[in-house]
Amino acid sequence: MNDPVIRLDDLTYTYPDGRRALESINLSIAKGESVAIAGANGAGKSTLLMHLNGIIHGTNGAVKVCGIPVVAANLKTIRARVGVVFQNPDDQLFCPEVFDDVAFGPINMGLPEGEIKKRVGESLAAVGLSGYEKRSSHHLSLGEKKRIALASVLSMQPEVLALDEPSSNLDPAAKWGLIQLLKSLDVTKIVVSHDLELIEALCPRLVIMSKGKILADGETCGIMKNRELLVAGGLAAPG
Ligand SMILES: Nc1ncnc2c1ncn2[C@@H]1O[C@H](COP(=O)(O)OP(=O)(O)OP(=O)(O)O)[C@@H](O)[C@H]1O
Repeated sequence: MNDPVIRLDDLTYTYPDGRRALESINLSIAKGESVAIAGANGAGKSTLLMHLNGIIHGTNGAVKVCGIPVVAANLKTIRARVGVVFQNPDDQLFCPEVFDDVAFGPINMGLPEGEIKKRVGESLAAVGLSGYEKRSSHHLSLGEKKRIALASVLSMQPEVLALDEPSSNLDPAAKWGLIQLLKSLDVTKIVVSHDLELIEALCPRLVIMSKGKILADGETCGIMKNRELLVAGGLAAPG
């Protein structure tokens, strides 16, 4: 295994109201891996993702990206490397026009205007929404918004792409388009999903979380044969 791109050491997180969402998580992800994270509702998956680019910080333990600690002083560097696409695109899109949402990251990175325009065009093309630049982000369908949210992260050309439920609300054609797009990207991928088809098509490694802990971490094809783990991971109905 290469040096980890993502490393969580004994990570514990308790929300301000006292709810413990993560407990002693240890996880290493190597450059180029595509790793799915599954688990029943409330297992802690979104909380884990939010640690990867420092939206929240562990109560205990450490998170490192390419060996760099995810702490306040390093957030600019970390956020240029790790792009997180939230489950709800309304948490990500806040500009009047699509162009501004997709350009926001590159502008923050201080890129020249020509490069910003190029990246916006390429990112919209990658998600199949060329020509949407002047549309209002808030007057799009949910599936379109999800793809714009992905474009707004792709435009930063991150080394690590962390996606929370990327296929929810996509129609079958859009979902397979997304899978093909994600497969074509030469980045490390961490995908929170309950979608068996997406996980099998995209992620050779599967981590199952339960009640803030890692219950299983292994080859997707092996875990897919273990019904007990699939139920625990919210990937199969009990009974
Ligand atoms: N802002 C918050 N304040 C307090 N508790 C929270 C907060 N956000 C989440 N939690 C709690 O933390 C735990 C983990 O939540 P999280 O959203 O990480 O789960 P999840 O695995 O992503 O769930 P889902 O599949 O439903 O999206 C849950 O018990 C949840 O109720």
